[in-house]
Amino acid sequence: MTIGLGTGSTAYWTIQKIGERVKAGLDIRAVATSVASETLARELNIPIVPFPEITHIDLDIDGADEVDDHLQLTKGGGGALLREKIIATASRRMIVVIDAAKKVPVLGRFPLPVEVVPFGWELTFRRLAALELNPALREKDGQPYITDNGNYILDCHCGSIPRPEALHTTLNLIPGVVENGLFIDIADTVIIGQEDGSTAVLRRS
Ligand SMILES: O=C(CO)[C@H](O)[C@H](O)COP(=O)(O)O
Repeated sequence: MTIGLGTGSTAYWTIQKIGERVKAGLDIRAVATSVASETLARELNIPIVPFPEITHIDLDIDGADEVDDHLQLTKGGGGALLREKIIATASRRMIVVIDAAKKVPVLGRFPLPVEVVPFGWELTFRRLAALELNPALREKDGQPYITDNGNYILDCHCGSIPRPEALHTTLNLIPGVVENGLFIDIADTVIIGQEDGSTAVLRRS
């Protein structure tokens, strides 16, 4: 199988486990959704397949920042939303692993990350502000946070998102927006780790 490796502190443990199984003889190849995950995979001797050789991706396993009742997701807290969405939408199946605190009836408690090109980002910022999305430029060490793709992230404190499909379309029609963190109709299965150590599984119907 060809496996998509997610990004973040939850995906970290998935990659560790896959590394253990590769060491024990599991025959898979992988594609990573961030520089950090690719570096980790290489350290664990998980074979990384170059893009020209990929004909299909069987399964993508990733975390999320929020999951709603319809299995729509907010992602990008770790800044990897663009690569994550490229890999997730190219995969036959996506499994999302979260802890119970991330399961919400309606998205919007977690700020929605929007990746934008640095050129004229202030204009893009104003477009988002005009939509009352309350954007904030993500920073690291007092400088704009730079994604693996050389872009900026505007975290939108927009509150409840009752119609994520509509917001997703609105955002991606704005010039300067590269991608947003709403993953619509992409996740097939969500595995929820509960406080008592058990898991609950949600499946797209
Ligand atoms: O979208 C992501 C990175 O861009 C992550 O999947 C999301 O932020 C969850 O991360 P964590 O497992 O560390 O809570």
